[in-house]
Amino acid sequence: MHKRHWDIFCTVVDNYGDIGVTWRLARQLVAEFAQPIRLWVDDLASFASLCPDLDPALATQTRDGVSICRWDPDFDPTWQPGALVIEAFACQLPDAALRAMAQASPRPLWLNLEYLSAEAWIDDCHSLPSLQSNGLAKHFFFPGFSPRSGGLLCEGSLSAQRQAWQADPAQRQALFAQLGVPPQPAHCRYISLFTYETQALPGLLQAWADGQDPVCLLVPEGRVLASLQPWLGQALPAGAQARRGNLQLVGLPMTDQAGYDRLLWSCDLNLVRGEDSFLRAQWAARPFLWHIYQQEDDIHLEKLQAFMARYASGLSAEARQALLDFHLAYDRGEAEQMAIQWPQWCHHSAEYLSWARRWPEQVLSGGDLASRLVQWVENRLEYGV
Ligand SMILES: Cc1cn([C@H]2C[C@H](O)[C@@H](COP(=O)(O)OP(=O)(O)O[C@H]3O[C@@H](C)[C@H](O)[C@@H](O)[C@H]3O)O2)c(=O)[nH]c1=O
Repeated sequence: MHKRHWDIFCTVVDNYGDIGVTWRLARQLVAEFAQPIRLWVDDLASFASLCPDLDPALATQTRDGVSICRWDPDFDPTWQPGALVIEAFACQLPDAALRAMAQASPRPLWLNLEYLSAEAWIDDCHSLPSLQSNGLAKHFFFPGFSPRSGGLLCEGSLSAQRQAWQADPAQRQALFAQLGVPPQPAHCRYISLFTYETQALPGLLQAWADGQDPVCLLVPEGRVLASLQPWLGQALPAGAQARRGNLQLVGLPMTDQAGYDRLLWSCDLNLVRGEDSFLRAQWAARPFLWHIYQQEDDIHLEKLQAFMARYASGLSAEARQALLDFHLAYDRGEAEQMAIQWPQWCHHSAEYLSWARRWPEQVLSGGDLASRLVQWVENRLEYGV
């Protein structure tokens, strides 16, 4: 049967998370559910950072089976909705779209895709409808870690791809060679760094430089360089290298999302941020540190603690406390704490790795986000529930 298309609307706010999540979701819906998708994006230039073969000058183009449409201020007045309209992260739909949705027959389902949170309250809000001024109900879809939430974005074949990569050390060696990483001692710890600016970073860099064991830090282009450069005393653009004590630093270009996954799979520790890199670090089955997106009144620290309460539940009490302290120090920007927290992290690193390998299977057992979303839509279209 011919499927009616879905529209996903995304405005790029100030980072890559909004487009990163919607682009990933769109591709998965096409690849695994044969769902025709139109992805509307207001900033194709930012999108091109994650999708290098995108042409920002084109009003419409198809990539990986997704129909990508430039969302211009004068939105297409002839647009007609399909079965579902997704507004990502509370972006404001064009008035013309709101009118067309109200006049369409049958009317489309409409949902707002919320930001990911590990907090318990989202379970009671997930999927709730709210009547809007155009007469349609908008539902709120909450991604999350619990069985009652909207689940977590993860492609069906990802775990097998990641396992095959990690089972073959030659893949990692080839990647590092391709990235221009100079040869390191066998016991070197490889760490990727893709966080926001933070005053904690110089303390951590110093701990790595002064540490007994070698560290190789791989830094994709991004905001964190503003915190790294003053300590380093030089810029670290893509392709550049520097050495301080036992710390080797390498600047990397941004790649597409698959390339970033391969970097995460290849490192012993990944420092990540936001929403999407945070999840990809979990699917890498390697230890990670989450630099959460900062919010007013330290709300982000509550969200961090809610996640840590879930994630660290499989760790010993000592390792759990050390991991929480490491996160809180980094997320609060406490540079002097890093000299204390880093040796603690190293002390528990084997336990962190062992738990990181078990976590994805456990947290995905109730189905991933795209599967839950498709089921949610089918239930409403078939039974109206
Ligand atoms: C380093 C790198 C990242 N990426 C991708 C991975 C992710 O999809 C994307 C980064 O997104 P995030 O990790 O979510 O971090 P972010 O900081 O870019 O996005 C954030 O934006 C804020 C506005 C939101 O409120 C946050 O919740 C969050 O989504 O960049 C690549 O594709 N290639 C790369 O080389």
